[in-house]
Amino acid sequence: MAPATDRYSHTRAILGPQLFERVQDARLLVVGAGGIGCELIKNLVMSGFGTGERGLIEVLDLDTIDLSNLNRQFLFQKQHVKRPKAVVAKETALKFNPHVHINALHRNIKDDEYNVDYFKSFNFVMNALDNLDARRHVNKMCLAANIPLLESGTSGYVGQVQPIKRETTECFDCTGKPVPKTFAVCTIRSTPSTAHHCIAWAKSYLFPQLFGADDEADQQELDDAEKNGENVEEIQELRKEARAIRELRAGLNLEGAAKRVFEKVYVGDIERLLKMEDMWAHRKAPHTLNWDELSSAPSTSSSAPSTSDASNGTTAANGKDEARIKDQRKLSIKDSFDLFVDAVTRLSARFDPLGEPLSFDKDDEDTLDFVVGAANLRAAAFDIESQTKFQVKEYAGNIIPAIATTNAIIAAALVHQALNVLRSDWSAARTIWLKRTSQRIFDVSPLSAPNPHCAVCRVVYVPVKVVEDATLGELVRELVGEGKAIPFEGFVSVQEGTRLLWETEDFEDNAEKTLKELGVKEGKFVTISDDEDHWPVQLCIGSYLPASSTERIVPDTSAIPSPIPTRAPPPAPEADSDSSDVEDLATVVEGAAATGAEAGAPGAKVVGKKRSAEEAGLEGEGDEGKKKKVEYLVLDDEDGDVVIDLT
Ligand SMILES: Nc1ncnc2c1ncn2[C@@H]1O[C@H](COP(=O)(O)OP(=O)(O)OP(=O)(O)O)[C@@H](O)[C@H]1O
Ligand SMILES: [Zn+2]
Repeated sequence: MAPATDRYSHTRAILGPQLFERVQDARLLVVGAGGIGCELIKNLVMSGFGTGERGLIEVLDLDTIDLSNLNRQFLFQKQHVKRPKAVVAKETALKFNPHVHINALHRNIKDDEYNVDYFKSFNFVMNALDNLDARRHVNKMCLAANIPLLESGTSGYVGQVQPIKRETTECFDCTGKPVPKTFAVCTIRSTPSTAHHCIAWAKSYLFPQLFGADDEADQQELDDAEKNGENVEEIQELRKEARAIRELRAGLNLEGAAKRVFEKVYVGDIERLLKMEDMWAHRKAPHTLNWDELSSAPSTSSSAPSTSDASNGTTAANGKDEARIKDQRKLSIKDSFDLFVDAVTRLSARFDPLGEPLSFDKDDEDTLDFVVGAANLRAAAFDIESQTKFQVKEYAGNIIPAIATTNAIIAAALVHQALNVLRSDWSAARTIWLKRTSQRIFDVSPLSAPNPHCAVCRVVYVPVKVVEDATLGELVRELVGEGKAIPFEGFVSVQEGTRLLWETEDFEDNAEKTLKELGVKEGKFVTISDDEDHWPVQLCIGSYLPASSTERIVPDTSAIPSPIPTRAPPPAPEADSDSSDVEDLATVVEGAAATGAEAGAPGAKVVGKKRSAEEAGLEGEGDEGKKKKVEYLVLDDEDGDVVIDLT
């Protein structure tokens, strides 16, 4: 019998010494230390992962601990509130097993420094995330670095684990993700008829316009809306409205900002809407609100802004309870007005037009109060019933109750699949489903092959190291052309995201500019396409070569297949009729996305960005070849927020 001091004797006996050695020496990255992440980290350290000489568990999370996390994120306790999740997860994990090599990063996985070389330094990655955007990013990085990913998600009682490996299995984006909610642009911005429309407007339109990323894509959104047949006259008006909002935004830090915002959105914009008589022929017209009347009306007790709780001398616990009860009180228009004015003042003080934009977070009182106040005032202008703060929080935060047991089961399944990954046994690896509806609660299915039309995993990813002053011209000359690493002949275009950087003969102006000057820094992807049928090549810029390097551009040529594959013919229409499993995956992923990491974290959100439906995960096939026209606008791409259907 193994000595009592050997805490791993059982695990070693079950796994066998060889596999257990791999467990101990595994270098793995856990992204997210929330509900699933905490369970997962506990399982990993208790099973001996990262305890070998070469082993490492790196835990990365952008958030700090919130009181509301404590009911299910058992690595955290009350005294940890406000501390970084990753750091506390590490501290607690070390108490469970002091022999584990564990590193904590309080960072966003989307930061550029987590480039392809960073990902390559791990044997595999485990996702314990709660939003589509970050999941997609990690999926792409793992494909680029060619390392396995274990993807997971839970939503209420359902959950799933999906092992992903480039060329071997479906990737996260091989199947479509469902449309969470769709509203037409005009419904949100001109003709709301429900409280949800008003909340969507306050959260996904007014808030980002005033305090979020200053989004130049707004113009484009409206162009697209016009092209898609929405009311032309109204779109013109919305353009003017957006311009005026930009002016307001510039003066947010000046005296009287709340009044100016109020006068614009609840007086000027409503008056403008009223002039469009056709619009109100068959619907109830809105009415303007009056600043003087509302500001001079006597305040009611429940209207006191939430910040006053902190200073009124109650204990923290009592304050919280009171706040919770208060959150469920019906708000009068005066209450909403006071909340709005106070929230604009608080947010304006935090807002720096040149600094980091603010983003909505249901747990950030200032942003929540703004949405509650602004949405209810809009509701009042359109004679729609107001909502309590609790209701707004639930809707705007897309809250689906998170269940600790579901997280625990999924975290266990993740570790189980990690063993298959360590064995490199992809035939044994399985997608695991925790369901409520099927006959079996636990469903297990073999992994599917990659979708031949998936624009995310079918493109060719090539890690490249460059010196810091490499130019775009050098990159193209060095890598592209007959007999070169990327043997595209004739016409070639080079893009970074949607930005065109180069086109053979037509646009070579950037040739002498350094990649750095062009914003193509480490962590970025450069897409090289030709005018034939080849899948594009995505160059993944890794860590810079040292200045002393004799080589200036070093591609990982082993990542380039020869010949470069061409796109498969478009799928037959009936190929879309999918299996129920695909539907379930999508549902779980969406639900999981909806549980909302809407953390006010830097860079966590892309607010007001126009994205293709495909990018937003709204369609079944990631078929780049089809280049479909944009039919949806995502006003807030995280957590299944508001997607505006332009069709
Ligand atoms: N881009 C990202 N980089 C790093 N961590 C991320 C990123 N996006 C989300 N996360 C983290 O993923 C974790 C997901 O955990 P979970 O689903 O339990 O969410 P939560 O924010 O803890 O809970 P809730 O949203 O219910 O309050 C969160 O801790 C969140 O901070
Ligand atoms: Zn794919």
